Amino acid sequence: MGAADVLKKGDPCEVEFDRISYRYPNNEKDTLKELSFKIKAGEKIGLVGMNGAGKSTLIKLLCGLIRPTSGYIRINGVDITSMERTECYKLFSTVFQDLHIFPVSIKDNIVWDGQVDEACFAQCLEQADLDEWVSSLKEKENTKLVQELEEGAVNLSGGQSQKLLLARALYKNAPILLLDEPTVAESEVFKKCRKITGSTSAVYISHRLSACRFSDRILVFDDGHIIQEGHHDELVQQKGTVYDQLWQAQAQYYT
Ligand SMILES: Nc1ncnc2c1ncn2[C@@H]1O[C@H](COP(=O)(O)OP(=O)(O)OP(=O)(O)O)[C@@H](O)[C@H]1O
Repeated sequence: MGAADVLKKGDPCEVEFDRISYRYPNNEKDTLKELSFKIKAGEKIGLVGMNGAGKSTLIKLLCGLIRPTSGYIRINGVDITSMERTECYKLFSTVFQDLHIFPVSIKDNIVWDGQVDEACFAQCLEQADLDEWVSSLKEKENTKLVQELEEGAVNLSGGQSQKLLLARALYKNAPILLLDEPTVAESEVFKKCRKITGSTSAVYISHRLSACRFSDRILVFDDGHIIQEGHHDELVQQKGTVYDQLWQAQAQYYT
């Protein structure tokens, strides 16, 4: 079964977690416990919660990097374990915490295979807010990256690296976008994503609630369970809850 089989059933993608549990090898307890929820096609979901609650594990399961211990993950009704991993990856654009910047040109870092669609490439640079910086470079998009490995290359700041990964994800234009804790200019990146992803389904992980408040729905995680869900405006009304506590703790940064 391939990505095309999933997509022909209807693009964009709907995701279903059906009683998913996951235990890391050699761990004594499950990291995710009987987790069930759905993401509607085109819906933007924010995942928040304390450290170690299981958010990154959920994202890794969703894109097929790890397989559930029990339960089913379905995309447009298709169980993802019936798909080849490489096929599964075609369904996702990802911006993950562990940055992957390669010692090749800016363009080659963003465009991975096939002919370059120049118009699309220019648009992605602009959407990721990299266009002005790239224009200012002598070699423009042909500038090599990673100074330590390439003579004459440039190094990116943390924020620029994040934006480059965003541009790569946008260029790939897969039906599901996953962002795991973009650290820099975070809420800006999130806001942009919300505008530009259109019919793309998206899952964002963030420790900063200011970023997630633009999601259609927020899932609050605690110890492998979803303990609250709703839009930011509803969740902040629920006084004394985990979301409220996280919000209060961070509110000083937003006012
Ligand atoms: N490779 C691994 N092997 C064993 N245990 C792991 C592994 N990765 C994560 N865990 C454990 O699974 C639990 C959930 O981790 P996970 O990274 O999914 O949480 P998180 O909510 O994303 O945390 P954070 O907000 O700190 O990034 C933690 O207790 C962690 O120690």
